[in-house]
Amino acid sequence: MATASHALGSAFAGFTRTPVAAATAMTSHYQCGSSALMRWHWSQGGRTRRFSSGRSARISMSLRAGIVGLPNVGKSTLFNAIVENGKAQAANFPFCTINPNVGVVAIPDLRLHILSKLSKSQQTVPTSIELVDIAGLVKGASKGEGLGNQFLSNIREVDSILQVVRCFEDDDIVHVNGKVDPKSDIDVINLELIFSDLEQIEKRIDKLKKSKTKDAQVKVKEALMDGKPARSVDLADHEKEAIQHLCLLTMKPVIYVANVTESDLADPDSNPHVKEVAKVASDLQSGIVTISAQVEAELSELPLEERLEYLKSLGVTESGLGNLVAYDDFVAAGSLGAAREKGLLRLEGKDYIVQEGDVMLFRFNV
Ligand SMILES: Nc1ncnc2c1ncn2[C@@H]1O[C@H](COP(=O)(O)OP(=O)(O)OP(=O)(O)O)[C@@H](O)[C@H]1O
Ligand SMILES: [Mg+2]
Repeated sequence: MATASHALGSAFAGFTRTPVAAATAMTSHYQCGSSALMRWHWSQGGRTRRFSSGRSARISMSLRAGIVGLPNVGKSTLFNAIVENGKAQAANFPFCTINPNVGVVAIPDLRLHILSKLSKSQQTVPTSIELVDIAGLVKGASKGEGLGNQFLSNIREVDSILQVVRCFEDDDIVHVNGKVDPKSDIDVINLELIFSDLEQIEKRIDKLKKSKTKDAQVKVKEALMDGKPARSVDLADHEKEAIQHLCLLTMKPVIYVANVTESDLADPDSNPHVKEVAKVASDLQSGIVTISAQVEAELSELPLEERLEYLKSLGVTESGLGNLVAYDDFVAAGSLGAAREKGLLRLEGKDYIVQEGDVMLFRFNV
């Protein structure tokens, strides 16, 4: 569980609201540096505003992670294991899931709990992740095979991808390609995402025919033609911006979920399928989490903290103006006032890149 929590990371560990007109937000590490992943909505009186407050304000911050993979590999089982009261239909036949299942998961963080105590917060809101269990994908999906394009548009809407890879042998559970072969399964998925992106980028290049500003598109197209994901291309900030609106599937960060059998849990590395997934993940600079979705689903009666510890979100934030102090300094100082006295507070502008463990104080009018 701890492995997964590290791999998934989090944009915001959450935040606490103090009795005065201020909120303290704490960040955790994030991996995706390009897309705007954070959404802060405070709904009040039917209106949704960014950074507003009020006694009855309802606060939500969530990233979207899509559970992706071949049919019948354990995606819905994993979804049910993670999402409280998850009721996705999980059964032994391909294309069991057609419409995506969506669930929200809170991410507890001990550090946020400590901050809340130090700040004597009225309200503490851990960050959350929105999980989307997406229909299975087969070879040719980008050309409409299986559930095809419908499935791909579901992936386009998520911020990051959890790719479930079957690593368990079980003759009773149908494998759409007849045998358990993680490398081939991963290749099928990745190729379909690449084909879909290639179509997008070619359309864009056609539109930009006369313009000189298509360097980024051409660079990405070359990588895709080479079978590499868009995220592997080294792009300058302005180039990233030029293709951001395309929401390329292979630009999204991926974590591979090696789904093993119960008996492999004690020593998953002895499973050769897991080794294969680990090799691919390392070649593609992606994370890997080894779990048994089946066991996790059965364990989902555990207390919330234990169940959800292994899940955290990915992302970046567009922070506004804030007073910043590193988490360790804040905790060592004992309070925000003490941290200020010790000269640990700084004022940062909107260009500041938020660091792991930063504690931010936002002020606003009420
Ligand atoms: N680790 C595991 N060990 C053994 N069986 C498993 C494991 N994980 C999932 N299963 C079984 O595999 C079958 C398929 O699971 P599930 O319905 O979650 O797959 P899926 O990927 O969501 O499929 P679809 O794409 O058709 O929606 C179920 O019978 C489930 O119990
Ligand atoms: Mg399913």
